[in-house]
Amino acid sequence: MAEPALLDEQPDERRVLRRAAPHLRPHRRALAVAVVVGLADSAALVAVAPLIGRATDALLAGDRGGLLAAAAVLVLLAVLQLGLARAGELLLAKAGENVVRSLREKCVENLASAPLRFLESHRTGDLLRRTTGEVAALASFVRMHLRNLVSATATLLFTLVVLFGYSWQLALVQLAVFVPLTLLVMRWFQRSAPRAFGGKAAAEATVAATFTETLNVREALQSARGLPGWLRRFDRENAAAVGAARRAIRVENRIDLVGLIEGLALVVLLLVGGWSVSRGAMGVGTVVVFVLASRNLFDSFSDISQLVGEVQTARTGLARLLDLLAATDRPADEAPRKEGSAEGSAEGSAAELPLRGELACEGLGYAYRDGTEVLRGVSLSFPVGDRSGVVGETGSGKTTLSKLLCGLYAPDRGVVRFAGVDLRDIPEAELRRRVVLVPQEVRMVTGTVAANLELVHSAPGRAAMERAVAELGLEDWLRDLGGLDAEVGVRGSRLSAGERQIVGLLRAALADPAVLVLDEATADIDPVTAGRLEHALDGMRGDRTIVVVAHRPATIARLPRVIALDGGRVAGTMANTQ
Ligand SMILES: Nc1ncnc2c1ncn2[C@@H]1O[C@H](COP(=O)(O)OP(=O)(O)OP(=O)(O)O)[C@@H](O)[C@H]1O
Repeated sequence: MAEPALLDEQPDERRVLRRAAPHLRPHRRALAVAVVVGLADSAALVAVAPLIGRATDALLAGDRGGLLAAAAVLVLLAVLQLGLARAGELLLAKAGENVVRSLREKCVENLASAPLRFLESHRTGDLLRRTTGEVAALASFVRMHLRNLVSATATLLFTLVVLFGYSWQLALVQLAVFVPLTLLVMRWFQRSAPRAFGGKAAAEATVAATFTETLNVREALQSARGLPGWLRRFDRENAAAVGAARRAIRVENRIDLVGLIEGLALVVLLLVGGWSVSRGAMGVGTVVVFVLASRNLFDSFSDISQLVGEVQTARTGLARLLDLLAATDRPADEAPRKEGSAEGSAEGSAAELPLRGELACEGLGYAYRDGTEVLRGVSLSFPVGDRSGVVGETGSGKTTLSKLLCGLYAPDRGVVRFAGVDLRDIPEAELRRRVVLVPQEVRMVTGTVAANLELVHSAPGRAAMERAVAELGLEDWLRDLGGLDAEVGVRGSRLSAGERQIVGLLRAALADPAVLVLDEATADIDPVTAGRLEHALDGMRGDRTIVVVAHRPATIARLPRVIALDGGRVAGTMANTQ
């Protein structure tokens, strides 16, 4: 099966930062500056404890000069730290926001050019959630927590250096109480975190997907009274999402135990420190430094542990985003679109591809994910200027064939060629200038007719649009509609299925392809619109090859050649003599 890779509901979160590295590279300088400022801020904060220790010793020794000097440096340090903290926060937020912004742009870019089969294989809501929800979670992490994480980690490390510098014995005693117990708690958290947080994100994506589909099938739900059943499904999924969120909170709460361990470590410090001072083995200043620095140590540890949940959410979001980017990443647009085998390799090359040429397929075989072949050994050729219809019972493979002929799906077996070149060897942009599909259901954006015609690769101006309307004899239709600036409603809801196909035909005329494949709308089209569509097709230039997946007898009767499909095979080709 030439099926695209599917997204993972709970993608692997290991080495997620390393995998994100290519996306961070363009921002590495800004990130590095922000981190360096953050480190300086933490160093200034950590230096406060030794200074107060020194001031305490000076006070006890009656050294006025030493006390004043320490106080002056403390004031300077406080001002410096304030400035550094503010600058670090701004710089890191800016650099982080830029990373998130470029990730968001890449997602949209990748999804817009993702293979059709990839998009068809995923629920819209899931894709939406990854590109909006996960990106928003990342952005809020960057805005609110990234700076805390950096400064808490740096404070923790610098404090350890200070503690060991003053008394490695006391530092070891303290760490012996604090570290093993804290690590045990962290391990307990980590053991369940990826599953709990990944499960939460996946459950939320399912709710988002079902919600999107609720809007898509609104008519069916309202008119066919399917709403109660659908709502029950929604309730089930909603309950599962709430359950998953509760599990994630329970796992996150495990981190609170660190607070207890901190208290215990402080008690041990005071007992051992007091005992050392009473024996004269340690100055009071050193105990003061230890008590203050320990506060830094615990505070930063508690900050980090509070952030563990946020880090985990961001990590899950990043993994899901990278999964999407990896699945939709394609080589540069200019590179050949080769997917799968090079069977039937091209005799020509894309570089010298003519604008007009024969479209032909040979021995086409295709199966969807369930593995049942829906096309078997289909060989057909459509010479320049040919006008053919493809007919067959529902499910005989007509739509699938039309997508293969346009290179939207890659065949499992056989080959489709344009002017002798395998479609898989033709760069996407080049292929779209030559072969275009007008699907059964033409997708539209909310806005005007012109906004919908602008979606064409060549970004046509109004004059080109008006020429295309005239070429297809659609002036009356457009005038009745209200002209190029007529609003088409939300995603084209004000137009009938047939009228949306007219817009599809206009887009095709503007793209000016050599081959146009029209998958005729099966929805009931009123005779006037049907007539307009047929007239518009007739208006297409004579050297353009037109293949129509035909459902209406009137269309079939107008086409000189009709190809019949049956069970995924070509059952016969008939010439129309009328
Ligand atoms: N996305 C898909 N995933 C799995 N199976 C599919 C998919 N699309 C189509 N099929 C199956 O492939 C077969 C051929 O479908 P296709 O839409 O090509 O037929 P068709 O002749 O165009 O039908 P119709 O006239 O109803 O449009 C059918 O059995 C259909 O169920």
